[in-house]
Amino acid sequence: MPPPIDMKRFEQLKAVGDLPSPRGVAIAIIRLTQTADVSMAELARVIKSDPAFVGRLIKAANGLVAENRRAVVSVQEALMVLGLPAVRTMALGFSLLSNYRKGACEGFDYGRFWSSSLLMALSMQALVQRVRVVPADEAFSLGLLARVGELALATLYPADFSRLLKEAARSPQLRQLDLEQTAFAMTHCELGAAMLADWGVPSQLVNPVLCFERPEQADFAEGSREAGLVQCLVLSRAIAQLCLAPELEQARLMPAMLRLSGRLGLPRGDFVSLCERIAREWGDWGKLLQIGTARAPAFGALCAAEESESKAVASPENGATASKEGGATGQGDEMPVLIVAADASERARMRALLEESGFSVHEQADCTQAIESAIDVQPRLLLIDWSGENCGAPLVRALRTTRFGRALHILVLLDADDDALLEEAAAAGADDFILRPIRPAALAVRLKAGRRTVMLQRELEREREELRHFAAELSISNRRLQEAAMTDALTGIPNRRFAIDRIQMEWAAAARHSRPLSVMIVDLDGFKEINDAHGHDVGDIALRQISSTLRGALRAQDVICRTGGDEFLVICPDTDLSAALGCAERLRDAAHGMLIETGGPRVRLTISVGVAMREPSMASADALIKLADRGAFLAKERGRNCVMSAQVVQTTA
Ligand SMILES: Nc1nc2c(ncn2[C@@H]2O[C@H](COP(=O)(O)OP(=O)(O)OP(=O)(O)O)[C@@H](O)[C@H]2O)c(=O)[nH]1
Repeated sequence: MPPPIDMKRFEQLKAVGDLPSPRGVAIAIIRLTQTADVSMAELARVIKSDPAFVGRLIKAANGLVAENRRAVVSVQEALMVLGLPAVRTMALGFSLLSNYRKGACEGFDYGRFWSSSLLMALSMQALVQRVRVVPADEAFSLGLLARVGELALATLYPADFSRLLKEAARSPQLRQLDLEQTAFAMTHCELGAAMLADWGVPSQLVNPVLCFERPEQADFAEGSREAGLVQCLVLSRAIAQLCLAPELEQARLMPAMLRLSGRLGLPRGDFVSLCERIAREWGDWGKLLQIGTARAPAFGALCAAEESESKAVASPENGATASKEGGATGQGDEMPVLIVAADASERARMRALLEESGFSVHEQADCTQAIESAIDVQPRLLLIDWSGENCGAPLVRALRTTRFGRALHILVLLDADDDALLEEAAAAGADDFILRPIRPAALAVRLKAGRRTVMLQRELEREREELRHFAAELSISNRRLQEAAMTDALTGIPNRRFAIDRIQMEWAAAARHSRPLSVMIVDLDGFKEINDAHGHDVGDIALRQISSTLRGALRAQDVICRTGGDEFLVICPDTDLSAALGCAERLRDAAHGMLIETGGPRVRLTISVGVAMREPSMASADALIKLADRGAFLAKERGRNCVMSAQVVQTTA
């Protein structure tokens, strides 16, 4: 993992007061959400003093509520759906957005930055709903702030950062992060991560932000939450880049984006609809936040074009070309080679020798221009004169930082056996050398060795690609298996296993934040009679329909699981006993009023519900469930079709 920023330096930057920071109401919201005993009413009162934030918060909450549910319309409801950590980072993100729409850094496109950050926020929210590495609400804010370090560099060093961005745009082979390291002795990733940590964002979220723009340096354990977050951030960035790219450029970006989504185990069709939804929401949010957006890319068409392209590459008609290029040493192999030498007659001699060996030859006299030719040609072999004035070391070093340059076989041409020059070439990244005057036989041997290395490397690449593909497929089937293991096959709602995991999670969160937690046991009344009277199949249909009715009658944050034959557990986070009793009554009413269509007889069902709320004295989640069970027993005893609790509702005077 890249090292974090030097904290002494960060404190100095903070002390100067130029780092982007939240203002106004956002500060009050952030402070309040950090207080352990903040009441929702107090927080809602502060939030309401900023109408713009109210709108954004409600919109964010509705993004998390399933489409078939009632929309969130009040601040209180939004707070319940989002939870305090998400509200805090959202206040932060939106406050920065309002106050840093413009700035002094001329080369930094503030509008594009926020548009891209918004895309990352929406992509992160959508992706984690599939991959479930963190709650979707936290992911939104993380996406919004993932590149805040760039805004900070633009604010701290407007002139220098502007120059740096221009240089990076002129020479794409020079990575912006390297330029930042040279110019400021830190990168925007390091600075952004330090800012997030300073704002109280937990390290499990900050560390992925530190790494995602150099994912190859991330060393999180395979399958860990951080590793998953890095992948989601990388893909979100790719989605943002594609949405903001000119139309002609989009097709070029599509294959890489599809590969990334494959690695996350997202089937192509799903991923395309996910991107379409993100682009739609981007437009809506753009209007709300007054951020410029572009026309949504035609994701479906881009994906189809990519598919037909990859089929064409793999088709047998093209196999001949592929195997020709893939042949070990055969004459006529069109492997591209780039010659870089100042002397025209020498270049011509080398060209003749190389063409004789069947290479496709490109040449360049000047080292500084050779980098552009190399990017165009993407040679497999480079033959470079190491003796002229314009030494090859910077070129070779720059090439080695690129993906294709790392696989390049580099052969240097020297005047004489000069150890110092040889060492310099090797240190820069050369693979082999040949002395002047060039002897055709010696060059042929060198080329043969070079070609062999290139071929082996290609085979390795192919194998690696196959492995990656295999790993992606495996992760898809693992995810499906995992989902299947947690889902009740008859009703499609979460099963007992899921319920056990989830209640433990909610129990821990409620204990940590001293927040209320209630559960309900829902038991169907006289279900055996339905089975006995109409048969098991009718019983199954009734079970499916009642599950769906109960699920539809719950709030977005409540979870219903089938824990037994005709028994369900409902988990209600952030809910006290009196609210849970109200909720249970709503369920009872929904079941009672329902006429179940079975294709044969119409059936009516009622439910008995037991409700319990967590108390600090309870030892574990089991005790809570037992108490709800006791309530269900009391409801049955009382004659069924009613709601009971073994606890007493505390009323405040
Ligand atoms: N059709 C169907 N029936 C099931 C399934 N799982 C359990 N059952 C039946 O559900 C019934 C539950 O019966 P009981 O526990 O006596 O409950 P009840 O008839 O609802 O009676 P009370 O709870 O006392 O009101 C049994 O007949 C089970 O065979 C299932 O997946 N499908």
